[in-house]
Amino acid sequence: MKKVSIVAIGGNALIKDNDHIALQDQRQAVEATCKHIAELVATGTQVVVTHGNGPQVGFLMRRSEIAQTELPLIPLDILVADTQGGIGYMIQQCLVNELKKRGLSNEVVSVVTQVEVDAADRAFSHPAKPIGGFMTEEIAQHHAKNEGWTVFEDAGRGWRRAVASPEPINILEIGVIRSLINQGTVVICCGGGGIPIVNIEGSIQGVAAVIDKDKVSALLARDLKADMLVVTTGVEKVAINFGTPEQKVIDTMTVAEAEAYYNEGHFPPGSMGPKIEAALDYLRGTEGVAIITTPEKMAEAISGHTGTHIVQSK
Ligand SMILES: Nc1ncnc2c1ncn2[C@@H]1O[C@H](COP(=O)(O)OP(=O)(O)O)[C@@H](O)[C@H]1O
Ligand SMILES: NC(=O)OP(=O)(O)O
Repeated sequence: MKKVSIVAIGGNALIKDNDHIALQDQRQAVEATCKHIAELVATGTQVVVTHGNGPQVGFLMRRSEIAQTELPLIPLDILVADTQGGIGYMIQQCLVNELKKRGLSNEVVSVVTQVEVDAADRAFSHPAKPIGGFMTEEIAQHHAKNEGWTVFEDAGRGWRRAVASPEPINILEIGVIRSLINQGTVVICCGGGGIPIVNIEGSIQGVAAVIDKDKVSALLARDLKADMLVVTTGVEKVAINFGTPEQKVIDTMTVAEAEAYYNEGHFPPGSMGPKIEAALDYLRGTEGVAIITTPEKMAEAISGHTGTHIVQSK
């Protein structure tokens, strides 16, 4: 039986900074990431790819707002679906090219994925998911005052807009994702955290939110009983006292150690916090290993040479 690995690609790993937001920059980042994913597929691992959309969905939302004197605003659930299509397409194409270079002919497909959330989730009244690019405090406060944006300082990296990010409860397309995996297809799913939907008396409908892709990746990893959850992001290793002179990177930590660091506040909400929560959530439900590293270091990390490994016990 093949090992199943969920590989989560961070939205910020696809757009490195405010100076690299052009689509050709994203394409280059996706091409680079797909080389590493293809290497993993070449080892015989059954890979399932999830991806973020924080920067991209924010940019789409802004485009829609800027164009609203001419065209109707696009609801946020549709914008998330748009990012699933756009980013999924790009990953799908680059991955097929990289697999071909390695003599592999696996089919690759992006699944438009809906994820159920609770309409009463308190996240709807406490927007906390950063989207779009980074701004100065002055610009952020200007948008907050004039357009009612919720803005906040994101892990010392600048100011960002925030939207609601409810907890993922149920992946609607899990059955078809499982079937595709069983036939050897490389599946890209749960993009941008999945399209948030609520179930109102048996009828499903989209809601305005962006689900955290790390949280949904953990749910997916549990549902699929995956052997490994690899969360790729902008740092090779997780650190305690991040961004301070006392910063210390972590090679391996147990679930108990990660919980203790989390409770001490080492992993901020909206950045490293959700990744640690996702790793813990996955490891509480399954025997496996969660790895956090950059896309470039993925193979090295999986072979145990770098990255931060979160395990049940050492
Ligand atoms: N304790 C920490 N250890 C390492 N990185 C941290 C830590 N706290 C915050 N970060 C920052 O969080 C970033 C990951 O969050 P983010 O960029 O929002 O994720 P994503 O790659 O999914 O878009 C890292 O690149 C790093 O800059
Ligand atoms: N939806 C989501 O979690 O996106 P990022 O990974 O880009 O924040």
